[in-house]
Amino acid sequence: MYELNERNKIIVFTGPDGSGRKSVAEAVGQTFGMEKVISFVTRQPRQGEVNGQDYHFITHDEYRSMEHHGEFLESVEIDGQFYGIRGLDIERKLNHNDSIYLILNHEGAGILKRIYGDKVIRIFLYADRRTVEERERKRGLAEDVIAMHLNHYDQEMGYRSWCEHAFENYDLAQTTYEITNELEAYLQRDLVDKD
Ligand SMILES: Nc1nc2c(ncn2[C@@H]2O[C@H](COP(=O)(O)OP(=O)(O)O)[C@@H](O)[C@H]2O)c(=O)[nH]1
Ligand SMILES: Nc1ncnc2c1ncn2[C@@H]1O[C@H](COP(=O)(O)OP(=O)(O)O)[C@@H](O)[C@H]1O
Repeated sequence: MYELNERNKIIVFTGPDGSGRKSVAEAVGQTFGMEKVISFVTRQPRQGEVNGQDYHFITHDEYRSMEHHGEFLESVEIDGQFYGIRGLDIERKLNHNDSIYLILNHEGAGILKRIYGDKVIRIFLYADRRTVEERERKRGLAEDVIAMHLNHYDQEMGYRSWCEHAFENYDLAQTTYEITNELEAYLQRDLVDKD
C-alpha cells in the first residue's frame, strides 16, 4: 500500500445526503487547492451530472471487472448500485498534492479511517430531516431517490460521534468559513482572512 508522507491529509466529507457535503467540499477544496478523488459508480448520471467530474459512470460489467482486478480500495453497495474508490487514484493524487478530499457515506469514511488512520479527517455535515428533504426536492431529485436518501438518514446521522469534526449546515457561507478555519490547523496554508 502507498506510504503517505507526513504532510499528506485525506479530508472526508460525510453526513446525510442533502446536508450540503458536495457544496461545502467544493468551496473548501477550492480554497485550499485540494483535489477531489472521484468515485466510480454504476448508477445512471442525473441531469446536470458530468462524467469524470461528479463520478466516473461505468456499467455493472466494468465495475465487476475492476473489482475482480482488485482496483478498489473500498467498494460499497447502496440501494442496488455500486460505489467505489480506486486505490491508484488516491496514490496518484497524493503524489501531486499534499491533501485530497472525498465525499463518502459512513461506510466509506470508516474504511478510509481504518486504512489511513490519523491522516484521515472526517468532516460530518448535517441538517434536520425536513431541511434535507426540502433541499433535495428543490434540487429536482426524483421522489424515489429522495425516499431512498431519507431511509439512510438516521444511520448516517448516527455516524456523527465517530467523526473528527461536525458542523450543522444552515448557512452555507458560514459553514464553509468555519470548516476552512478548522482545516487550516491541519493544512497550515497561512490563509489570509480578507474580511
Ligand atoms: N462508500 C462510498 N460512498 C460513496 C462513494 N461515492 C459516493 N458515495 C456516497 O454514497 C451515497 C450515494 O448516493 P447517491 O444517491 O448516488 O447520492 P449523490 O451522488 O450524493 O447525489 C452518497 O452519500 C455519496 O456521497 C464511494 O466511492 N464510496
Ligand atoms: N446551507 C445551505 N442552505 C441552503 N441550501 C443548501 C445549503 N447547503 C447546500 N444546499 C443545497 O442543498 C442541495 C444539496 O446539497 P449538496 O451539496 O448536493 O449535498 P450532499 O452532497 O450532502 O447531498 C443542493 O441543491 C445545494 O445547493
